[in-house]
Amino acid sequence: MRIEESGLPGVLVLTPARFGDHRGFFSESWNRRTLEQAGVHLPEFVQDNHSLSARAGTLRGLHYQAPPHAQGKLVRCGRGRLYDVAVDARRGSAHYGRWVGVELSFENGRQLWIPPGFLHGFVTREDDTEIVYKCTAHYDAGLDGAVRWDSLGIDWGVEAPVLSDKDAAAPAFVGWQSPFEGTP
Ligand SMILES: Cc1cn([C@H]2C[C@H](O)[C@@H](COP(=O)(O)OP(=O)(O)O[C@H]3O[C@@H](C)C(=O)[C@@H](O)[C@H]3O)O2)c(=O)[nH]c1=O
Repeated sequence: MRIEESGLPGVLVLTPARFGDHRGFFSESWNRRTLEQAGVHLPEFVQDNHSLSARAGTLRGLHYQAPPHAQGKLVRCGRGRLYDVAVDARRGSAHYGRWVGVELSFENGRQLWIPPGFLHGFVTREDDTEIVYKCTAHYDAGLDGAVRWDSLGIDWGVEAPVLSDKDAAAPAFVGWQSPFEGTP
């Protein structure tokens, strides 16, 4: 397991070992004990999500779930290639409004840990890209929210992404009232 800083405090890049042989590879995609032995203590996960985006250039985000059911997410790519982005949205954080982006692919096996209090979004870089992620809180439709994808100066690498109606109508980051309190 390789553990790297992402450039944005709190957000980590984890790369589990892969054991390759003539059949392909084997990998422990999640192992709490391995991470804890390396000094990384993540909250309990209660829900796993999986989505498929049919077209390259599909953008989902920037999403959050408000307290008291804010979600931390451990994200990986099951098939294809995507650019995954986390934004620090904790009011009072020294890094409020700062973002980091990491390419996650089936090929590189990287995972991104995004703590509660961050916005999350991604754009797919290949057709038929699948994302798989573990969440630290159950989905609550009443606490679900979005911030406009193009309001933070993020270089997504696409000009006119495929968006949901909800994401196309999301408010801009400036003027948006973050529901997240300061740095834990
Ligand atoms: C997120 C979610 C959605 N749904 C339902 C609601 C809706 O009918 C349908 C599609 O939901 P959405 O359009 O919100 O799906 P999507 O745009 O893929 O939303 C996801 O985007 C990424 C970036 C995240 O970080 C996730 O937390 C989540 O917000 O699935 C659930 O039943 N459970 C869930 O946990």
